[in-house]
Amino acid sequence: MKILTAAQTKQVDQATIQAENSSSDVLMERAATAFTDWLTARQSPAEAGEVLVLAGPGNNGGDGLVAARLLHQRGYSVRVWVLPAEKYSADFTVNRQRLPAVVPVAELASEQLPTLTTNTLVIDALFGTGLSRPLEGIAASVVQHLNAAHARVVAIDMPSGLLTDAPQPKDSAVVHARHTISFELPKLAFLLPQNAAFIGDWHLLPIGLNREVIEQLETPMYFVDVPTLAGKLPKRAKFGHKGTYGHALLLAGSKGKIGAAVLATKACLHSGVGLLTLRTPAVGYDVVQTAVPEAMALVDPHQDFLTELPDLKSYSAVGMGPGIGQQTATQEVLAQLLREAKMPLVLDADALNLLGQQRELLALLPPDTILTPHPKEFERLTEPARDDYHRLELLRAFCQQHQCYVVLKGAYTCLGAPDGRFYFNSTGNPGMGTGGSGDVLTGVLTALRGHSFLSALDAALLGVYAHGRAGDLAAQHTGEAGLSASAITRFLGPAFQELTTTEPF
Ligand SMILES: NC(=O)C1=CN([C@@H]2O[C@H](COP(=O)(O)OP(=O)(O)OC[C@H]3O[C@@H](n4cnc5c(N)ncnc54)[C@H](OP(=O)(O)O)[C@@H]3O)[C@@H](O)[C@H]2O)[C@H](O)CC1
Ligand SMILES: [K+]
Repeated sequence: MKILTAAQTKQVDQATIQAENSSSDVLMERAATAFTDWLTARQSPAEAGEVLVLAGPGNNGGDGLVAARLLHQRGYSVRVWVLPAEKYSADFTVNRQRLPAVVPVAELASEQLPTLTTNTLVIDALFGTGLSRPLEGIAASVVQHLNAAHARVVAIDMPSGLLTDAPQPKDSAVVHARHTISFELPKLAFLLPQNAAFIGDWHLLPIGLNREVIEQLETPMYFVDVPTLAGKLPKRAKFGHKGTYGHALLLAGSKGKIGAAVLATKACLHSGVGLLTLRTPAVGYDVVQTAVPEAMALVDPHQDFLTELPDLKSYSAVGMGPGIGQQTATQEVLAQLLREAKMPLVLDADALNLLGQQRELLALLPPDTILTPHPKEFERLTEPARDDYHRLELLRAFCQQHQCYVVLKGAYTCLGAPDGRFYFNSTGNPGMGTGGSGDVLTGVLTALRGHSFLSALDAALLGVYAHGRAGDLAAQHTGEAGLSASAITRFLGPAFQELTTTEPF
């Protein structure tokens, strides 16, 4: 699914209206109807109580006015508050006139703000994608009043005061919504941690925007859902054998962190790898042979950490990092791997920290290497980010400079590609923020990079999605608090099965 900017969204709106030979108020009616359907399906008139609609001067306010009319028609008690402005949009004005006279309308003023309790249901239709600067004056006062009351706010399209595609001053007034109801495609602002408190839970409602125009618009940002991945993971070949699916090598573990090696190994085995060898220090040998008998163990001469790179010639992909520690000898193994590897690489955890300590090694990264940092690890490779938008700029520059893929882990894990594109993942849950979850991802990605039939991009997209989906499936059994990395590995099989293409009849 594409992520469009506010300007592009406007373009799609206009093209949709043109293609249908209709008018903008028809599209507004559709958007507000979808919004009202969403709300009335969740709140009866009695549960909602008196609904306050705060309407701004543009088309976001217009959406709010249509919603007010529809709610009134459906038996809800509604009161409208309008933000004073020098000019109102045409569709605001039309829908202001269409509002039945029995619906009370008042103008917002500093000395006249609505009375709110924590139970008041407020529809925030002050500003949407047309916001061009931080709120001030009466608009800022209204938003502060709303936030102070902790009212139940449902925002239309955007929480008012939040910019769609860019950061804003830290102390600017932004509505704290419980739900943000937007249309058709996600917005970049929804996916960034710094906006979580403003957006609440977000939902997309279809309003019949023109598909062809969306197809044609160029964007560097995508939200990865099932249709994005359709057809990328072929069914296993009937006459395939373990060689068809690659021989992966994992370099993982050190004394006290053999568990990380076990988790990555299990995950790799549950992600369709043909053969798997684990290189681990001698201390891990008995553990690995017992915990994961399907994997071959190739022990390092050192008891506690990795000191030697094995011969690489048999392997189709190599993953390094989970639990390896940061010994100098291990750093030398990493450097040697970067110099010698002709096969795809996946680097995680301490392999990234070691790269951060000796940045000249970054110049050795083979093209299409996949790195899987969390934000702190990423900063060790680059520089501290001012905010989430700056972090994305750093991500783009890093991927372009080193011609690599970076899986920046988070609630919406963002895959940065060497061509400057971003792919935000849609699966996963807060329960996955637990020790070992990243080790599992390394195993998954190493397995997929060993498949000769997948590109680096498709391997990364599928792996990140399947890892999150496995976490979601596991959480259905364990709950989020009870989710462990081991449980994620158990659901990788079903997650991949869902993504596997079926043959047409
Ligand atoms: N996405 C869709 O498919 C549909 C979206 N719809 C809704 O339309 C809005 C976008 O409407 P638009 O009129 O473009 O923008 P807004 O309503 O957000 O606001 C524009 C007006 O607000 C003024 N403005 C901007 N920033 C401020 C500010 N900080 N303080 C005060 N006033 C501000 C702006 O004035 P300018 O001086 O900047 O020109 C405008 O007057 C979208 O979000 C959806 O809710 C449609 O319903 C159809 C489908
Ligand atoms: K809004």
